[in-house]
Amino acid sequence: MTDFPSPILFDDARAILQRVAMANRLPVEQLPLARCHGRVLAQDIAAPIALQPFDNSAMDGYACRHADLHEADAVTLVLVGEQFAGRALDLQVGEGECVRITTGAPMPRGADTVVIREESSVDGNAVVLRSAVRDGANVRKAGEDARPGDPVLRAGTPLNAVQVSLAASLGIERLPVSRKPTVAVFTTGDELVEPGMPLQPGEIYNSNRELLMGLLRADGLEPTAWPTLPDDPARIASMLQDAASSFDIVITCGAVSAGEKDHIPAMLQMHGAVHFWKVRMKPGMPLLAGQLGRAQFLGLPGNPVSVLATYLALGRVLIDGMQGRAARPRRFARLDAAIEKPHARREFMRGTLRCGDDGSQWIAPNDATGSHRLRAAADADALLVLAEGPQSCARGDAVEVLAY
Ligand SMILES: Nc1nc2c(c(=O)[nH]1)N[C@H]1C(S)=C(S)[C@@H](COP(=O)(O)OP(=O)(O)OC[C@H]3O[C@@H](n4cnc5c(N)ncnc54)[C@H](O)[C@@H]3O)O[C@H]1N2
Ligand code: MOO
Repeated sequence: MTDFPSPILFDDARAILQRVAMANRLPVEQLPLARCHGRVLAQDIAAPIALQPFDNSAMDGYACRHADLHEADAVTLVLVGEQFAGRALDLQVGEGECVRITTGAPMPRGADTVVIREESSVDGNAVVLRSAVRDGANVRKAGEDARPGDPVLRAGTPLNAVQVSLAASLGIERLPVSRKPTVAVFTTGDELVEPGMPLQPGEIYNSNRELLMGLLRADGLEPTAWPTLPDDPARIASMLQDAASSFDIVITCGAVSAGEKDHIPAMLQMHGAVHFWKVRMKPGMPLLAGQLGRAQFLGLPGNPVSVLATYLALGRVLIDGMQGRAARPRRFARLDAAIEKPHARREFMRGTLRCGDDGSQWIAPNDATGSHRLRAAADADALLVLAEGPQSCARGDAVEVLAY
């Protein structure tokens, strides 16, 4: 590695991180459903039973034989029993008979149709059903939603509430999910002061810690913030190696560019391994990736918007990949204004999403391009991606967006 390596292509950086993630997949654990929300499913799941498990009524009413109903006229049937949701009573409906039934109750043998209660009147054991319904009306068939053996959940899915509840409906108690990576977060720089403390000339408040911690938490992780690293190579090396011995991922921000105090690339080269340093992206060009001890290492550039762009565009590739998460669906929006991009790097511009009258997504690009301009990023809600090479984008062109 030279002091000033030439940047690699964004797609190459992504491919390297995907490879590293695949080689460092986190172990799978069998967790009770209550702890599976947000976890990435590690194996395909097949339905162990049918959904619905048995034919049952979709409505409160009367289970009967469709053959006994008349298109035009009301019919009078004999009430022979009651079946509520719960244990099946093994009732039988014969010709001219019906059974009172509630929603979710198993269908009695012989019955194929349910007439809702609102379409009935009852006098003792005589039930008058007024409505002509189709054969099989208001009956939920066994296996309608899933048959035993059907693949119902795919490995790589970050489990949402609906998917976890589907597992519950199938009687599954635990799911195989990837362990979440533990992440140590470092900020670096002698100029940094924590909010609440007075600022001396030349100092700034540490904003990247809250930025990174928030981005990681929004992705379901429980990162640990370490004390800010001073611009001192020995302290940097010892604290980072310390963290690398007990965390899956170590993320720093700052001290990866070309200055005298940018000690992190040399530290990683000396004590670990560098996968790449510098990517053809704007902002975020000095991004560093490698391995330190047992930990995967990401050295994000210090400028706040560079932290945002490198995390959303590449940091997540490593974090998702180590959990075996399937690629996130890409999102696109139409540009609300024309953009001229003269330079060669892939650019991540700030923009604000809105929904057009026809329901299509639009993004208004923000003029602020400086990677120090955090306020412009806070005013926006997404990064929009402009491809490598000079680009002339017209209003209405579709661009990929990374919402935050
Ligand atoms: N000669 C060159 N200079 C620079 C280059 C270059 O290629 N050649 N790259 C520029 C680019 S692009 C970026 S991005 C920055 C990245 O620099 P570092 O990663 O070394 O970061 P620092 O110098 O430590 O900090 C940059 C900037 O960000 C502020 N910062 C840092 N940490 C925080 C924090 N936790 N909270 C808020 N702000 C933070 C820091 O004060 C600096 O202003 O390098 C360019 N220079
Ligand atoms: O890449 Mo730097 O991240 O442009 O500011």
